[in-house]
Amino acid sequence: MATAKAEEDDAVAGTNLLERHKKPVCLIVLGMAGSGKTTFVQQLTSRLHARNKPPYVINLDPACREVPYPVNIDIRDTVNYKEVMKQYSLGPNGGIVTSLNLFATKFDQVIKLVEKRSANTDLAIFDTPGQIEVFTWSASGTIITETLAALFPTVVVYVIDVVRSVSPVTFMSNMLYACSILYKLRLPFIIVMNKIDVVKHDYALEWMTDFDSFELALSSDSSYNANLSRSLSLTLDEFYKDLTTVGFSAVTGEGFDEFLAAVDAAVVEYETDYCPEHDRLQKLQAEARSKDKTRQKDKFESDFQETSRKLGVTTGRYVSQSNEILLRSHLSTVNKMFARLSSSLMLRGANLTSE
Ligand SMILES: Nc1nc2c(ncn2[C@@H]2O[C@H](COP(=O)(O)OP(=O)(O)OP(=O)(O)O)[C@@H](O)[C@H]2O)c(=O)[nH]1
Repeated sequence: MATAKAEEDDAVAGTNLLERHKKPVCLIVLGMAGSGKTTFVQQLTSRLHARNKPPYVINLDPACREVPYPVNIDIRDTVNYKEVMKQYSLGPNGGIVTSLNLFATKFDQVIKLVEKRSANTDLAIFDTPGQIEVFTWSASGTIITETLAALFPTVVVYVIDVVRSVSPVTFMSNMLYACSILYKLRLPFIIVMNKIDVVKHDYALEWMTDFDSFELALSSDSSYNANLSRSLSLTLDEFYKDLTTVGFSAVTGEGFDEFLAAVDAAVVEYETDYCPEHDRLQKLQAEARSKDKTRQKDKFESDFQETSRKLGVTTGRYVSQSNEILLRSHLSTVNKMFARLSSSLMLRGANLTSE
């Protein structure tokens, strides 16, 4: 497990990346309901304002009653969640998903606004709905995340409530969820262990590095969940190694500097790990698209030749001459003949295009 301290040392070695990066770093704040996402964003925002580095803040939760921080873009200004529920006869979760889907169709405008702020904003913070799966497993959540990650250095911030996670089974289900998001998004990932003003997060760090201590915490529990958590903790060992964890209190602000250092390190990870992988996948996709085009073109040519042969038209001459005008005129002839043939055979939709 990479601790924020070790990464902090790496980050301070050079120029502060948040300072020198041309584009704002996008932080997507995720976490279970009540983990403290909104309070975390509020704390972050007020501290950054105090340092004269106001972030650009976007609220993506259409169902929240109030936003307790200065917000630049609020999904509620674009979509009325209650109206969406009424119009589409949806329940609360369906209403949130549909509102997010509607908002995602306008996301290019959000991108433009964030880009406009590139010169004077280091961080763009996205607060997400408490129903975490609504964002992480929805099409709109994926579109928003992938669009941001393609254009800006993007970091996922996963907020965990350390008070609730003192139960090893709750801790494990939280970590399992974090793991699924990490492997789905493959973006730099920071786990914010929130509410350390109430309970210190040392126990969680110990569980992540020492299987025996986690085993000990589970020893009094012989339920199915406990056995499952035990097995999972062995499996998640690899996942823990890829994680950066920061203890934080969204109420007192403790851990703020450590968090910023972790973001700096995550930006380096974005540039060195995510970007090359993203470019590689883009290249593969472009190659696949180009192969598909060639395959369709070949199929068209072979279908065309086959049809022409059947209709008694010699196509080879035109193809070898590459005479487009001649080819088009004969295509039109073939089309007409084919249409006549189709109608005489009472066939529908047998249309040959010239593309
Ligand atoms: N003591 C303490 N309480 C916190 C901290 N962070 C959040 N809380 C409290 O936890 C509760 C939930 O916080 P929110 O910020 O609303 O949590 P959320 O994740 O945004 O909740 P949803 O919007 O439902 O997803 C509130 O009562 C906060 O005051 C913290 O660091 N310490």
